[in-house]
Amino acid sequence: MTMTSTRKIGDVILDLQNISLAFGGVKALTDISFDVRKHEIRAIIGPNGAGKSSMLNVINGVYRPQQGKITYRGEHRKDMDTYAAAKSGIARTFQNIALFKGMSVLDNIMTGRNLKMKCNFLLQALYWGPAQKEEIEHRKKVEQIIDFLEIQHIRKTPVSRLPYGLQKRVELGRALAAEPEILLLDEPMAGMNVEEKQDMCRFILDVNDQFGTTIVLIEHDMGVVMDISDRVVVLDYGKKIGDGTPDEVRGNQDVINAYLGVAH
Ligand SMILES: Nc1ncnc2c1ncn2[C@@H]1O[C@H](COP(=O)(O)OP(=O)(O)OP(=O)(O)O)[C@@H](O)[C@H]1O
Repeated sequence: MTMTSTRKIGDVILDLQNISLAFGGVKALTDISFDVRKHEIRAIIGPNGAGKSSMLNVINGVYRPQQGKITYRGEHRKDMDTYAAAKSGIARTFQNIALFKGMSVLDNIMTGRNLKMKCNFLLQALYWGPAQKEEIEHRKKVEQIIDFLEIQHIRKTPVSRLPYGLQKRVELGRALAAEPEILLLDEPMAGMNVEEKQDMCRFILDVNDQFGTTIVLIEHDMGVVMDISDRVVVLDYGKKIGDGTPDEVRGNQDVINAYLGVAH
């Protein structure tokens, strides 16, 4: 797999400084700092319980760190809140698929447009015309995403009837419907077979390349991570033990030890 040559990594868009997060006595994250550059694919890796999901949850405001500073698009904040994060262009997918199982693919992806909708129900009742025009615009955008993800043939199918790999693709579609600046992917390949993984890799690279979306992903499949990421941050027991290009991280002795389970 090769990266598209036209890609250009920009300035830092998200900067995390000295983030610490504890749940009671459990230190999930200890003094973690790293940044994400515009347009890059940034991976967070580490053994089980290393703090990867906690880190994503800090980025989109689910968890509030006790210490640290987040700078997003030049704006400093102590922490994020989920609504503000979503509104300011941070979308995510989850480790366990979080879709409306009884609803069609189309309707599920449409829910991703919610934050973009200006007309609420009352306005829709009062101003039928503008609301209808807006709805058409949203449908158009959703249809573009459906085309892009090559899921036209299942657009009316309830999500519960789809194989796992396609459900993951629909979840990606819903996140894309928000037209995010940063897309957080929590184990996008988990539970997939080889072919499904290849498809997902291709879509992630295409989203990054064609939409210019910055991507932060957690992934256990090292082959995938090393193949598609520009830079990788490595966590172990809530601490950062490595940060750099895939080659740099591969050669880092602390990282090798963590993965081989060498005692601290
Ligand atoms: N809501 C919570 N309450 C209490 N402890 C938590 C909570 N969320 C995470 N932890 C703890 O924080 C630590 C980091 O967990 P986290 O889920 O972030 O790791 P991870 O690297 O994503 O793990 P995995 O690869 O297994 O998903 C673990 O010790 C975990 O038990």
